[in-house]
Amino acid sequence: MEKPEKRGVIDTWLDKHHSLYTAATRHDFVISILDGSVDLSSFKTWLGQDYLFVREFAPFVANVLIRAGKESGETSDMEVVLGGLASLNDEIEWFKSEGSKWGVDFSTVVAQKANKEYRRFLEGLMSSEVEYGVVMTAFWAIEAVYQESFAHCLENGNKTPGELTGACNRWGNDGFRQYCSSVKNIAERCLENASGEALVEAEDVLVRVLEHEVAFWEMSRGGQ
Ligand SMILES: Cc1ncc(CNC=O)c(N)n1
Repeated sequence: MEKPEKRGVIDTWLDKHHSLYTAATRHDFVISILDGSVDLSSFKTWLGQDYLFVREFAPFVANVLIRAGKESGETSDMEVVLGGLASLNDEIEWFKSEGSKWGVDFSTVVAQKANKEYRRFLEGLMSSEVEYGVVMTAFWAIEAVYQESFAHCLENGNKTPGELTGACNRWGNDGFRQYCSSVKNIAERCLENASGEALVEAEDVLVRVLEHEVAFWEMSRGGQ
């Protein structure tokens, strides 16, 4: 349960887009992990596709780091983002060991449509035209969907298969939850005094992140 914080504009958007947020954070694929019915070929598809995604996400986070360093009045912004970037280094290593554990040869994995479209979206967010507060909102949403999804698989009464708890722990652990909360606070702070136009843009990217995450889970469930 999130600690009760001062409700910001992001919380009002999550209420407004509740069904989409639920579709992203309680997707059938995630529920299938939680109830132990997950189809291993779907899990392997997700593993390979997410490995490719994270390799594209890292440069995006590097861009967020640059923006935080240059544009934020708060020195801690850069440090929060740097923490996230550092964890991606361990994350890529984790994917490689998990890939060999499941016999997934990443060198043969090709990005599927939903992955390519998500990458193109990330590339668009790396343009200097996109306001810092808008970028931080997208960054938070991307991280928060995984945090909410995988933390759910670790809740009491879960039937998550033992060999998948490592994946769930990666994003479901309390440290990642606190990191996501820090990123959310940065985004909310930026949005507090954002222009009307920036607010419209930030809400739009939030919705689009959620749509890309749903499509990403759908792609994974397709199996192969
Ligand atoms: C598709 C997708 N969305 C969010 C994340 C979480 N961020 C970094 O790991 C992820 N790994 N993959």
